[in-house]
Amino acid sequence: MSELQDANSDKFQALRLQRFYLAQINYLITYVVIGVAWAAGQYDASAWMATTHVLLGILTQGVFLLLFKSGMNLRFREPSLTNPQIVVAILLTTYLLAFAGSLRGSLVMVYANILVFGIFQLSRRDLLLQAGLALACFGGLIALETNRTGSAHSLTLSLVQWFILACFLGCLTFTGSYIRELRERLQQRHSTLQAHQETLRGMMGQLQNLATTDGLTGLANRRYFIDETRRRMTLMRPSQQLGVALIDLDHFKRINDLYGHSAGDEVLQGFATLARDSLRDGDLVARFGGEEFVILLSNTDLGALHQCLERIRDNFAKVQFACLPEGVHCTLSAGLSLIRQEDDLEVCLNDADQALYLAKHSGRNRCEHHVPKQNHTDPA
Ligand SMILES: Nc1nc2c(ncn2[C@@H]2O[C@H](COP(=O)(O)OP(=O)(O)OP(=O)(O)O)[C@@H](O)[C@H]2O)c(=O)[nH]1
Repeated sequence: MSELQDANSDKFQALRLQRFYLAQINYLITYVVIGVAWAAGQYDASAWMATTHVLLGILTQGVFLLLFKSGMNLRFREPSLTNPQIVVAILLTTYLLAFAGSLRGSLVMVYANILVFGIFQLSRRDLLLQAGLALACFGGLIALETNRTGSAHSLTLSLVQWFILACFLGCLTFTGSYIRELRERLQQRHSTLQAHQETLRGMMGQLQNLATTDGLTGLANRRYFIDETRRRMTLMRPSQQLGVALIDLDHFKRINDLYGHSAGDEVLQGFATLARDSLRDGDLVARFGGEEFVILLSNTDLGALHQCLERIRDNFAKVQFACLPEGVHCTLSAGLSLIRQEDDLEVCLNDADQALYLAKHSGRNRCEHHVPKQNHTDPA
């Protein structure tokens, strides 16, 4: 069972216990009513009979509590045990009414109170069955009593009470099933909304992906690179440096012109794979546009940056692409620069671009780094 299912099961079990405790308040009130009726001389039996009623209540409710606490209720088709709880409550109420004497008329509505507990849980059929059980119990009580006393007057009164009870229980059953249907419809809507929300979340993710990824190579795009580099600059310590390398494939136009655009695409994808495989987890490679790429190395210095780019340049120059004739290789040029916490990213990228320009003009297939202005000598 998954964690989510476990959590749901715990949640529902807690709700069932909550409902059970709520029902116990009603039982408590009933015990008080029995006590008061007995004290007022309105209970038609001995104190022992009144006590048995309370004991029966405590005993049956103890069994239910045990079932809930041990989790044994989960083995039943209806783990809330609503039906058996209502049946027990109806039987105990009938037992109480049997000795309620002249208080019976006012206590008969306890049946309705019991059925209220089933409104959210029971189907219309079950509610009708429970209402039928209550009416049958009360009817049986009337029959027994009439048989015992033979009083026509009390029979008429009891039948009127039965009729009133039947009207209210019928009404309660239909109102209850209406409320239940409403609740089910709301739950359905809630589930549909949740499904829509999931779809939207997925679409948002896809959009985010589209907005930050280059479609051809699967690398991050320029926008993502700039945002991510800015984010990393805010996180770096003053002593740390980031290394940035602008990479441009050499004479790439010729590849397209001589071997076709799809061959060019394949070379771009090949470079992306090679670059990705050559970098560490914390490094970043992005397609800057066209046949231009950019690499960001975290926590580095010029020596390590140079070494990394030389390795990539060297490996790329050795790749034999399937789309190119045997012996035809591609090369790249790269311009390198370092980024410190206080630097302006635009300026650093411009420095790398100037170094790339230098690499192109020094013969291509090479890596050049930016030289700060005071030491800078124009290669031209
Ligand atoms: N196949 C393919 N070609 C592209 C893509 N994006 C840009 N290009 C091509 O890349 C070529 C870039 O050419 P140039 O900017 O002249 O540069 P180059 O030929 O690489 O020459 P240098 O950079 O000076 O070495 C152009 O022909 C573009 O059409 C792409 O997604 N796929």
